[in-house]
Amino acid sequence: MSRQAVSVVRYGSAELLAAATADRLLTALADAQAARGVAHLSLTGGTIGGKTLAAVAGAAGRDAVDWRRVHFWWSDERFLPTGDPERNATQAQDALLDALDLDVSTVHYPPATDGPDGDDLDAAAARYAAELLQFGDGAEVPAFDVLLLGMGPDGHVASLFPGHPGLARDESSVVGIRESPKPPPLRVSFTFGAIARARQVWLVAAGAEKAAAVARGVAAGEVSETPAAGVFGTERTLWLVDEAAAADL
Ligand SMILES: O=C(O)[C@H](O)[C@@H](O)[C@H](O)[C@H](O)COP(=O)(O)O
Repeated sequence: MSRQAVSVVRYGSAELLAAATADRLLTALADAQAARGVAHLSLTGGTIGGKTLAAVAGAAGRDAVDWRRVHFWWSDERFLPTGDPERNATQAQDALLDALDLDVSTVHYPPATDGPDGDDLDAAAARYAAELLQFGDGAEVPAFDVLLLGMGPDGHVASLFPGHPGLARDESSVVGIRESPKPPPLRVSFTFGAIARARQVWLVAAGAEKAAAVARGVAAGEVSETPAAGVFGTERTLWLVDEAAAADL
């Protein structure tokens, strides 16, 4: 994790933020495919993350990306049965993935409670880590071209919550989270180490309730208090925010 400079880009509303992030994402994925053939994209849950995916689905430039050569990952997932409407993967499918021509082998769904490990959260987290390792080109996880992160009002990203024991679990790329303060209580999450492999990390936040955490995150405050302050890409770290979320900057 390096304390490099971050950039902040502001938009007039949450809708503009989602539309602009969608366009930015299409460009980044097309550029990655031009440079390296395939692109690795890590998705996020959350409101603005979902709006961004819906904006991608409706974007004019959608076909600039060869979706069969995009590897989809999730930086966190709620540990629930496949297809549960609360799962981030289900929400991504409804907002975007169902509308795309995809190669299912490149959609790396996070573990679900009806998977091979059943409700064994730690085994499920280890299984996702093993899948990431397969695509890591010698590292634990791929160098994600874009890793999207929503942020909670408390400054959490993925399922890394302030003051939570999961924060310190950096021995693997994926950690099982128990007693999440945001429901549901069981989750799997990338660790800071996994996130730090991304070329570009984009933190996307909208709404006045996020303003204080945005300010602490941009100022690279204490990570145990504001986990968003501890995520950086190797090439770029961008905060994409609406005016309400930027109010305390
Ligand atoms: O599973 C989840 O809930 C998340 O992945 C979480 O990290 C989310 O992105 C933030 O809580 C922001 O969510 P909102 O945009 O809905 O506030």
